[in-house]
Amino acid sequence: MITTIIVRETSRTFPRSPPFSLFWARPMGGGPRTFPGGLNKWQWKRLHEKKAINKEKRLLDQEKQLYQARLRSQIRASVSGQPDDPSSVTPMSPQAHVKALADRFLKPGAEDLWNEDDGPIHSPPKPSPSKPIDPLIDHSKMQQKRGFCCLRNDDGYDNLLRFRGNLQQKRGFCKGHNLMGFKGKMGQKKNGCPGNVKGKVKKKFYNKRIGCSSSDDDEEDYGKVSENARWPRFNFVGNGAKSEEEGEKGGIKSVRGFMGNATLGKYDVKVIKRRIVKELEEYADQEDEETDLADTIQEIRHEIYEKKKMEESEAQEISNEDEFVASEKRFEDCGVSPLTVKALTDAGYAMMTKVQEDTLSVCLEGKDALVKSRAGTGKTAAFLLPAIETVLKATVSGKAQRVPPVYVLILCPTRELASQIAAETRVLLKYHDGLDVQMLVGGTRFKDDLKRLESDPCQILVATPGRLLDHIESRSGLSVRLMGLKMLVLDEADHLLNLGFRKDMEKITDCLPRRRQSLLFSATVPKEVRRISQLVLKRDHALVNTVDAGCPDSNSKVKQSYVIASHDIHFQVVYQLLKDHISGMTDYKVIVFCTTGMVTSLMYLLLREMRLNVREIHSRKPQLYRSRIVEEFKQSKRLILISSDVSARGMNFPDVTLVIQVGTPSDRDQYIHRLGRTGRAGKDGEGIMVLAPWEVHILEDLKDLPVERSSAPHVDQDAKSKMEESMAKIDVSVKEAAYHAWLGYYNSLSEISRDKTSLVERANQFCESIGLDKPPALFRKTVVKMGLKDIPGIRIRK
Ligand SMILES: Nc1ncnc2c1ncn2[C@@H]1O[C@H](COP(=O)(O)OP(=O)(O)OP(=O)(O)O)[C@@H](O)[C@H]1O
Repeated sequence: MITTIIVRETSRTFPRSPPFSLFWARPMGGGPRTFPGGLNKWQWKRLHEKKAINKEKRLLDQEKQLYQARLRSQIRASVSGQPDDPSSVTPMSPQAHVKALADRFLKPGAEDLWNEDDGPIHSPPKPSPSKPIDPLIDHSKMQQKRGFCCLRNDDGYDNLLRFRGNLQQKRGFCKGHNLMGFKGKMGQKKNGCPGNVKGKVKKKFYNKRIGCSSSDDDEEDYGKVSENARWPRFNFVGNGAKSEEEGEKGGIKSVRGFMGNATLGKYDVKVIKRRIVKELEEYADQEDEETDLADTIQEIRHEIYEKKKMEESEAQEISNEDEFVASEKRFEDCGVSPLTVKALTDAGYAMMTKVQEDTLSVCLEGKDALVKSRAGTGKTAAFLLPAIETVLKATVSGKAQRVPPVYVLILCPTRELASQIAAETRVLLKYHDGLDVQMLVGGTRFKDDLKRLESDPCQILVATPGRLLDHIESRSGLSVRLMGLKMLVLDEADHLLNLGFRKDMEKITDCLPRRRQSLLFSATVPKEVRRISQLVLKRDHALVNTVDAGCPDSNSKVKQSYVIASHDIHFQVVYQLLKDHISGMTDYKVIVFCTTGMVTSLMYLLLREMRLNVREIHSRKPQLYRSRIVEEFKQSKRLILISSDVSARGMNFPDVTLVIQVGTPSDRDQYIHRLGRTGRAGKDGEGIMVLAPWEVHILEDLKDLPVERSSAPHVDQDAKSKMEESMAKIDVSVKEAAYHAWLGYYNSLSEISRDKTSLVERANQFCESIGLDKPPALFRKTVVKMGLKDIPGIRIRK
């Protein structure tokens, strides 16, 4: 071992010591410095720490034993009727006994352990000579009545807690209170306890113990502590005028006086709180059978349960309402420009919704944010307001540029949603001269986009990823304009970051400047999306979630149910559900979601044949038609929209009264978004899901949502035969296309496509139900792609 000798000058501090001293110093990274017993520094330290802990423990034990001994002596003295005076007691008074114990444990200086609150330093008053104490007190009886005065538990503390409970009752804290008011309902309002107390036997019993007011006819006084009752130290009976007497009579001493505050320490009433019902039950077992205490307990339990349930549902309702127009804040108080506020007022927005309030402050600070809020709670305005503020700021500070930059880019998954967002932006820009919004979506001519962008340069651009990427890749002027981008918004962010859009999103974000603010909005944010949100968001982004933990992601004002019916009668069930809804609702507005575009088309044709007022919307329809239907459905009442998932997300159709989902949704989030088309802006709504028995696996994913089972509606024979006739009128090509689409959809659901044979069997049943003689043949390529090559029942095109 290499060591170093250090020569240190010591003479300045210790004049009498030699001028120099030698130290063996540990070299850097060298061997151990040893302590007695060959211990190193850490071992030595740990050893001493351990010793200190043990010492502390020992002291505590001694204190505890001392305390128990003291209690025992006190009881012994009180039970035998001996005064607590050391001189007059044989063989030893409690006090003397305790002191002797203390001396034994802790001599010298045992007095130091005495806490003024704990011990009988002074002699307690002698019992009244007029009422001598009965020496024949049955200890076992005392112990039975624990909860009130038994002191026999192992550690002595348990009982103290109950007394503490009594004490607290007096003070109005009322935690352990219920034990006192035995045979009663909880809720002594005066003390802030739940319930009320009934039962005279127990009341009396209680009064004896804690010095209650004993006015028998005053129900409210049950469990109430007498104003006279005080808590003298080591006073066997309270000073309450009545309690002393009655306490003696009942053979049980009031034990209030035994406990001082300090002795209770952290062992507070909380423990009692948990035991209330159990204690009562124990007591019920022991007590006479005449009393119906057990029934009362059940009553109490039920009452508590009901009350809790009611409180929970009220709280949830409030939180849902809150989410829509809860905010006390007005837009003008939150940094929104006066011109925007004016436009908001015109649009009928007076107060902010919760998500708007929570988001605005974060966004105006310039932070990135991931925002989750239930469907229909005002997320669109929540991102448009900061977007407009960003544009205003950029236009004021920016220099005049030859090519005006796009300051805000809003991406969303569907054309209809893009159009809706652009429309709402225009509403908010109403009074902002010179600011404009443009839209880039598929289904329109590319050249028309270019012309519009050139003639009408905008600061805000709303786009679907596919068409935006076309523009970026075509090297149109848009790429240059996007270099000035200040804010990127993803509406329905979880969908955009999902596999279907991921590649496009990556390419788009690569072309955007890194120094920008990014905002992600959705009603659902699954974990995996949260992870890949890093693709867009900065590390230090804010997370705004207006859905309280443990609350469902769906709106509580929407009644949710499902019916299970054999797959071949789904069309009939839907027809009957619609009929029932229409008959009970004058201004009905219904959306029926189907699994695919072609099944949507088939459903539409069938219901139209059945003379219902229906419209259809799905991706196979031309864009102009889709836009027209959206506008019509927004404006109308008494209309049914048969839709694929193109209108499942974000679409704001006002006052939808019912949403029917036919067949299993692709996942839980899709269910929530479809359901979110009703019950928007704080309104009521209803959602029904129609499932085949083999589709119920989806219910497992929805188990945290309040979805209840209801019975399938009865379809009468007349309606059945009418539907068969109507089905027969529909073109075979539509049915065949529906079959292909149906098979493709269910084959994409892993839960169902696991068993390919069953899948094909079900598809063939579907064929029958739509009136096809035999399943249409599929291209070999399709069959291979679907993994159905060797599955019986599949027909392959020659
Ligand atoms: N502050 C407000 N005051 C009154 N109405 C509002 C307010 N904010 C939004 N709304 C209205 O609430 C409705 C729902 O708003 P919005 O479409 O923005 O909801 P969303 O949260 O984006 O829904 P989704 O999750 O389906 O996309 C709209 O009719 C909108 O006009």
